Amino acid sequence: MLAGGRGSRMGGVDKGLQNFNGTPLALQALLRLQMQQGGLIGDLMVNANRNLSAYEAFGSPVWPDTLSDYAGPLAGFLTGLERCETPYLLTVPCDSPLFPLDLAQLLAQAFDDESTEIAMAAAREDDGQLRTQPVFCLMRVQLLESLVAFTQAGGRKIDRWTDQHHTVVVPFDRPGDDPKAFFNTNTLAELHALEKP
Ligand SMILES: Nc1nc2c(ncn2[C@@H]2O[C@H](COP(=O)(O)OP(=O)(O)OP(=O)(O)O)[C@@H](O)[C@H]2O)c(=O)[nH]1
Ligand SMILES: [Mg+2]
Repeated sequence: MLAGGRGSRMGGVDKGLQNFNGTPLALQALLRLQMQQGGLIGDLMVNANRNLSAYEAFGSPVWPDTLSDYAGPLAGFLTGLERCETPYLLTVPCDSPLFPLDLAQLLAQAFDDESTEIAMAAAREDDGQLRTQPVFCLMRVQLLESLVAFTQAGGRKIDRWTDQHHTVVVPFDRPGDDPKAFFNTNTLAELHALEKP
């Protein structure tokens, strides 16, 4: 669970520690991972760069970025792959508190094809366009070496890296899907607007 950002659009606060319906965003994301259908989630971990003891209180291991200076979400992928003890790593951001409860299950189906290396979610946005949601990825841990090389060469964009691998885009665009499932709260106004009335 990625909570390592600057939160600059939220005024520089530690976004994962901001409350959403009374629960810190990061804890909300961890609970949602535990609630995933199919029991597919093994170990949880938190990637954060500030207030580490506050994150530790949520009960999962906390790892700061190994890359310095807030290198972006891909630094979180790298940290996750370095620490991952299971064959697959699922990444979710801390700021999309309503992500689907069948996220892991649907992404995992993409690996029925043995050549799949990464499964990336896609969802329809407010403007009606189906767009990839690059921070929601399920990937093989063998990709660590590739990501080390990519980031050491200065690569920072998730799509640039995933394009180097067999990436399957998985649409969450079925009838009945919550249109707000992948909404990410970048400002306090967006966070409060997404809360229950
Ligand atoms: N590990 C790590 N995660 C990051 C970094 N930057 C962003 N993220 C995470 O990537 C996800 C999406 O990032 P943004 O929505 O841009 O979050 P942010 O960088 O905290 O916010 P802004 O500064 O307003 O862009 C969030 O889960 C962030 O915590 C980083 O430098 N390191
Ligand atoms: Mg965001």
